[in-house]
This record gives sequence, structure tokens and C-alpha cells, in this order.
Amino acid sequence: QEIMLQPRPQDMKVIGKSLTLPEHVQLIGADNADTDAVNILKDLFAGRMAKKGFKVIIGEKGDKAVKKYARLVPQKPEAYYLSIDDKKLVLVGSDERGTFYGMQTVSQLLKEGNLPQINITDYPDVRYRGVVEGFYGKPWSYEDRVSQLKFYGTNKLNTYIYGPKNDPFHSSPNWRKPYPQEEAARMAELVKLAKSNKVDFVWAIHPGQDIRWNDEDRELLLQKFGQMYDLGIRSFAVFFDDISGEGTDPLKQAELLNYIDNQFVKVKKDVTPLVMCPTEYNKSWANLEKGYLRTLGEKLNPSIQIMWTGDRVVADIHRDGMDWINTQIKRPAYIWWNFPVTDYVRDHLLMGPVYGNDTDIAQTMSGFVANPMEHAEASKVAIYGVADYTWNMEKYDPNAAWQGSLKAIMPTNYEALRVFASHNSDLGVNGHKYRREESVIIKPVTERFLTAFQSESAYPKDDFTTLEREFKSIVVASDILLRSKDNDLLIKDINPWIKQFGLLGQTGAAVMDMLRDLETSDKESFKLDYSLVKELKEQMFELDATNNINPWQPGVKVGSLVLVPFVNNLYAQATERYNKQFGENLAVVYDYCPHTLLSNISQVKSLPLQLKEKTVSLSPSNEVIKADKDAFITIQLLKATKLRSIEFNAGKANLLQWGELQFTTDGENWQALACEQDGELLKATMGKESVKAVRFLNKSGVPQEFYLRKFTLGL
Ligand SMILES: CC(=O)N[C@H]1c2[nH]c(C(=O)Nc3ccccc3)c[n+]2[C@H](CO)[C@@H](O)[C@@H]1O
Repeated sequence: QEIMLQPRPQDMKVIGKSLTLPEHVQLIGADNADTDAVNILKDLFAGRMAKKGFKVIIGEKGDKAVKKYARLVPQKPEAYYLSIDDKKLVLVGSDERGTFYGMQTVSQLLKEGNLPQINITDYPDVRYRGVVEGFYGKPWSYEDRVSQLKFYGTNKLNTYIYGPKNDPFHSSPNWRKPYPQEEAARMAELVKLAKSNKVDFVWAIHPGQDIRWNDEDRELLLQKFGQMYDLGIRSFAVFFDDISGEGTDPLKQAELLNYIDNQFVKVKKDVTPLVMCPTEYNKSWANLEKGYLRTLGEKLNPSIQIMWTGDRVVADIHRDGMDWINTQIKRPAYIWWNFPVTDYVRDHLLMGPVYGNDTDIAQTMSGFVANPMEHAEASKVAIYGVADYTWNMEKYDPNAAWQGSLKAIMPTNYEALRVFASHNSDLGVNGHKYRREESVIIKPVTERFLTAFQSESAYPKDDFTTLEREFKSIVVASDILLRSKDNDLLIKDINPWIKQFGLLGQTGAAVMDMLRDLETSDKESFKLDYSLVKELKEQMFELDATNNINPWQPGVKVGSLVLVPFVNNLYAQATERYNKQFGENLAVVYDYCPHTLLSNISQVKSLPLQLKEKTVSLSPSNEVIKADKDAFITIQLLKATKLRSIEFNAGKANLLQWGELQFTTDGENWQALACEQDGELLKATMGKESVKAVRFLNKSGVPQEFYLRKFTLGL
């Protein structure tokens, strides 16, 4: 059976049949070998230690115990040589981390009391590998970080950069202040845990927005680094991203960083190379004439690492982009990869595979850290992938890593998590124009099915079965995840999304039932299923409106790229088909809308309201609308809301001669809206009031005819 290790080793050969774990194990070299590695070893072989028995020889290059094997260890940082045969286990690290990582591999190899006979020569491709907690929004909790640091140790990631934008003591103006006692103590505990997992805890400071280029601030910054050093931190970063003003001066930035490097890093001697995030941290912002990057490249001490997000703020990393930036900064860039961060799409979860970065660029970068979601556990899917990608880049397999991550995060209910994650991986429309694949397997089935259904040809029955089965698997997956004990932190954190996912599964299953009712001409069942879908959509709307409230992207979106549009489309198409087949007039609703259309015009009253991206709009009608005197068309909102815009187009340039746009704040007293007419389009001037309803009224006292081209409220 193929041995799958995480991350994938550089070279592995099975050399014989599996061994049953020997009853007696004789440790050789443990006294000098890496303590953390020896602790793992002693845990694995607990109760089997003896003076004689199966030899376990462990140590780092230079240790006497492993001298005869030293030549087999690659001359690279964090490398190890591991050999297991029927007489002995030999583990030699090029350094302590290498031995530790070798023990992580032994832990994975030991399954149900058996060990394979195997030779492994292994080392990481990328020097600094891990995570930058660098997002806007709610910082990770202490519990989150404990779980993360252990996960990094297991997955051979060696870097955690602490830089949460919303930590007041990380950024302006309180970067100058020490952490309060309790927070400092928690930080010190995390630093200890990081150390025992061979993770560099890099504390980042973000001073640029208000830093003054003077001795006082320079000393205050060194003082803060000194306080963090006293908490046990031995790795430091200075971020100059997302700032404006004096702090963006590259010469001043370089002078400050060199000063820190010379007066702190080099003086302390046990501090790792300084890391900095530049203000121009992606190619789309680079101003070559100003020479910001060139200045940093020329002036910054060579040991200082310069971070880079790629061709854009959110981008996958490619060879040409790496060659470009490395020329500019005169050193290999240290990648800050803005994935799976969702602080700009907070209503979505990104739990799909890590893919899209070139796999022939390991030698072009000094580091690669991922900026995660505020959802720490859910971010482990991507972090696991980054661990595999940065350890052995050329052999990286996105899907294998993705499947492995799901098993690592939820070993028992892995299949339920796979269903959930497969439909929650795209970001939706966003300002960075960064998208991901989603629902990859079912996507072609939905497209083929909808095309067939729309063309009124018989849809493929096996596609019907596939879709029906997928929706049922979604309902089952949601139920299993909600009750799973595999990973309480994860289930608690993404609970609203799991519930929403279950509702989506029920909605999809009910739409498929509507199609079956059409097939069997079962009108009553169709109307029941139609109502069930309407009810489920209202529940999804309600869940979306009352969870994950935030000023940026509130709500809880699931399956937004493929499944939700498919279900909405099919619901509308099936209703249209029903109305045509049975001469009925059920509202053809695409997407649930909590707001209400009121009208005394029969042609208008059953038109659906659509709610899309914070805009409520009445579906336009192609027919001529006959409006008696005092006829009205009203959009009534669920609750009084300040509006961004009101637009009305009736296909008439003289509209204001007989009609009027009005609003009410209480649903009873109406006031005229000041409007400007641009051709046929009426645009209201917005006031400060919260509006309960807007209506168009025929106040001419005589019937009028017009077209309903647009009636839209911007929320
Ligand atoms: C280096 C970096 O990406 N910095 C921040 C950052 N900055 C931006 C910007 O888009 N910044 C920006 C855009 C336009 C104008 C000023 C700043 C995105 N991000 C990340 C993703 O949202 C965010 O997590 C991160 O803290």
C-alpha cells in the first residue's frame, strides 16, 4: 500500500516488509539529540525502553552516535536521513529541526503498531515556511494559536508571523506601548509552545502610519522589540503595508531597519534575520520612477528579508513575477501569499485546494507564508497545502494535499467535510478579482442539465439522479458536521455556514422534487414543493441576515459560484414550465427577497422583486402597462432603511408631468421625492431619512400608459 507522508518527502524507498513495533527498544544518542525530537520518540516507544533490543539511533550531524551515517544527510538546513530496517531505526538531522522533522515522519509511519522498512532522505525546498496572521478583522484567539502552532510542528512549517491588523499593540499608535501584563504572559506561553514545535514566532510591528523619523520613535521601537525579546521572541518583522504619509519614505524605512538590524538583531546574536513588508508590496503598485523598491534593494542590509504579495495584492505567484521582484530588491523575495484570507469577502469560507502558484520557483524565494482567514481551523485546509507545496514544490499535488488536509482536520467525518469544502471555495465577486474553482465535479452536470431543461428537451435521467444525490449528500454532510466531535473548534467557528449549507441541500432537493412533480403532472405536489422552496429560501435569507454581521461583507454565503445560481435558475424555470403546462400564475421567483411589492395595477402586482448585491429591483416588463388614475407601484422594505439610490424608468420622457415618485418613513405619510430626469430615467435625490417604502403614483387623474423598464432601490 502506497505510503503517503505530509509533506511529501524528497526521496523515499521502501526496503522491506513492515515491522511490528519491537517489544524492547534501545535508545542510542538520545542524550545529545534534539530534546523535542527525543520527547516524541519516547512517547512513541513508551513502555518499550530497554538496555537491549531494537536499536533506535538518533542525533544531529556531528553527534558521535550517528557519526557513521552523517554523510547520508543532505547538506541543507532542516534536512534528515531516516532509515528503518529489521535491526534498527536511524534518524540523523542536519540540525535540530531536521531531527525533529524526521521524528514527525516516524510518527506518521507508525501505524497500528507497525513500521515500514524504509529509507528517506528529506529536506525543505523553501527556507521560511508558514503563516502570517496578518489579516484585518477579529484576531485569532489564544486557543486558535495553540492549535495552529502544534499543527505547524506536525506539518514541518517553521514560521508563524504575528501581525494581526486589529491588535492595537501591533499597529499605530500603540505600537509604542508594552502589552498589558496578562496579554504579555499569554504571548510568552505561545512563544514557548512555538519553540517546542520548532516554529519561529515572528513578532511584527506596524508603525508606519504615525511613525516620526526621529530618535525618540526609533528608540521606542527598539524598546518594544526589547520587551518582546524578554517574552522569549527571537524573530522580528516590521510591516509598512497599507500606510500613507511620511512613513512611506523608502530611505527612512531602510535607515530604520538597518539601525534595528545593526543595534538589535546583530547585537543579540540569537535573533533570526529581520523581515519587512514594504509599502509597495506588489507589482501593480510599483512606481519604478520613484524607485521605492530599488532604494530598498540597494540600501537594506542584505540579511533583511523583503516580503512580496506578487503581481497584485491578491495573486498567485509566478516565475516571471519572482524574477522581476528579485531583480528590483537584489535578493530572493519572501512571499506573503494573500490566501486563504477573507477579510475582503467575510461572508465566504475558502476551503478549497491550494493551487495556482508555479512549482518551479522554490529557489527564487526565501520564504512563503500564507495570510489566513480569521477562521483559524478552517484555514488549516490551505495551510496544510502550503506546507506540502513549500516543502517539496515540484512534486506538489493540489488535490492530494487537499484530501490530506481534510483527513487531518476531521479524521472521522472526513467525507462530510469533503462535501462541505468542495462547495465552499470561491470568494464571490470581489475587489481584488481573485477567484477560485468551486463545485468542480458537479458543475458540468448542472450546466448540461439546465441547458437540457431550458431547451424543453428531456433532461438526462442520470444527471437528475446525480444532482438529487448531491443535494441529499449535502443535507447529510451538514447534519454530520453539526454533531461531529472531530474538531469542536472548527464546527463552532463555521457553524452558521454549515447550517446554511444544510438549507441549501434541502432547497436543491425540493427543486428536484418540483421537476419530478412536473414529470408526473402532480399539481398539488408541485405547489407544495414550490412553497417548501420558498420557505427554505426565506430561512436561508434569515440566516444570512442574522449571522456574521459586519460592516464589510455581512452574512453567510455557501455554494455561491455553482449551486446557488443553479438552484435559483432551476426553481424559476420549473415554475415557468408549471405555469405554462397548467395555465397557472405562480410567481416566478429567482432569489428570495424579504421586501414587498404592492400595486393596484393587475399587470404589475405579481411581478417578482429581486434582491441582488444590496439592490432591490422590480423585474422589468415588456408589455404596455395600463395605469388608471391613482394607480401606484410600491416597493415596501422589510424595515426602514437609508437608501443609496432610487431609480425609475417608465420609457417616457414626460413622466413627471403626470406621475410622481414618493417615499414614506412610516408606511402612511407620503412625501414627493426631488428627482432629476435623465432622458427616460428618473433619479431621486437622496435625503437623510430611513425609508420604509417608495412608490410611483399616477397623480394625473386620468389613465396613463407606460413601460416598466426599471424600478430599483439601492440599499
Ligand atoms: C500586505 C497585505 O496584504 N496587507 C494587507 C492588505 N492590504 C490590502 C489592500 O488591498 N490594501 C489597499 C488597497 C488599496 C489602497 C490601500 C490599501 C489587502 N490586504 C490583505 C487582504 O485583504 C490584508 O489581509 C493585509 O493585512
